[in-house]
Amino acid sequence: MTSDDIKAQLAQVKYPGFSRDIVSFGLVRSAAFLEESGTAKVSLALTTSDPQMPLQIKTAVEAQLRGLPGVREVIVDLAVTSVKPPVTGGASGTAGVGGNLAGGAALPEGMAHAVAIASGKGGVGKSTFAVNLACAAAQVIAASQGRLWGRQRSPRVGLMDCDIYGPSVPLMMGLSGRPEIEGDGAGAMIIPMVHHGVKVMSMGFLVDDNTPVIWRGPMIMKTVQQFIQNVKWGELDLLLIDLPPGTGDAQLSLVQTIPLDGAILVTTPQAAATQVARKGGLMFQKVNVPLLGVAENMSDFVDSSGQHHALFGSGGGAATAEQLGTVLLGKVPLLSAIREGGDLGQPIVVREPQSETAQLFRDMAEGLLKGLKKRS
Ligand SMILES: Nc1ncnc2c1ncn2[C@@H]1O[C@H](COP(=O)(O)OP(=O)(O)OP(=O)(O)O)[C@@H](O)[C@H]1O
Repeated sequence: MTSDDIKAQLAQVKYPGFSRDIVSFGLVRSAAFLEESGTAKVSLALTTSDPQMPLQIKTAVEAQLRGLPGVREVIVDLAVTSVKPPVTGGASGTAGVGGNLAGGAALPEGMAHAVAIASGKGGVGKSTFAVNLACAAAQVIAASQGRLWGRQRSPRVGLMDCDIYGPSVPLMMGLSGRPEIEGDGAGAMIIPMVHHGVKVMSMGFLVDDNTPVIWRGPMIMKTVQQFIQNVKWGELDLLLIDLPPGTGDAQLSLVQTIPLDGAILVTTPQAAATQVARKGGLMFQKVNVPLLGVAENMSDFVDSSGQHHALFGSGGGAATAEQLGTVLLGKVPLLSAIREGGDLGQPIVVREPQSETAQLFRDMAEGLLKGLKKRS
């Protein structure tokens, strides 16, 4: 029996209510086997709102390790951070199973709501969607204040790009360079960059393309915590968070770190994307983050004569929403103007504010802002 054997055994212990184990959930801080005394020593850290959860996990760990050859004693040290359950409700505020992992800390003062933009598959246009929704929300808020679109004195919408592997938000928002830092030492705050009426923070401002990907993985939790706590967001009506694509550990960890009001899933209509999107939806439901809706991207290709072509099939977004018990927020067409806008740092919502697509994004943003306000 070795410390590695103990760790391998812990990987057999499922998080209650989940098919995933406590090691891949990131609960295990250390695991050791002291040969002389036959002691298996395990240190766990857990964030939960369910008072039953710590005991359930401790019991499961003890049961797994006790009786193993050479193990005479099992010591489980469990650090528990209790959190209040998030406000559920919305389109599909399911109760979830196995206790709430979401919401490791409160939102910073002045930040009203945080919503994640997620996708199961990569390349479905999640960042494009997040960027346009953020700009649209800024326009809606500016209009409600009687100002011209994007001409807010102080932006009330933030966009946080957590896609550490391929941060594309800076390019799409027309931003480059490094953000300024205010203060120094532990109290130093990063000043988000501002463009198109949106405050933006991205890993892309901090790492260059040469940073090895292997270094980025472990940075993700820490970075995200810092992006919430050490960035001077100021007063915000809405922070949109562009998650990395997928439904793996990184996404799950992020979802636990941020007290989200909800999540929006972006998918293309084809089956390959919707199947993975559904997995993502279930992940959010399991950790009690309400799904606020599904957005279908690249729905129809509209040719120069105005004809619609369903290049990626049709109906996938609506079917995904129905299966997850949530709503279809909208169908964004496949348009070269959307891609061009992204490449030029001028999202279509900003570049062609009178277009149907810009209006669609404003409608979605308005619905989101109203829905969040109602629930708070
Ligand atoms: N509706 C659309 N019409 C035309 N092009 C689009 C549309 N949506 C996204 N694109 C283009 O598709 C490409 C991928 O989009 P994007 O980077 O937003 O995807 P993503 O899901 O965020 O990808 P990642 O896997 O990096 O997270 C980009 O070149 C973008 O400009």
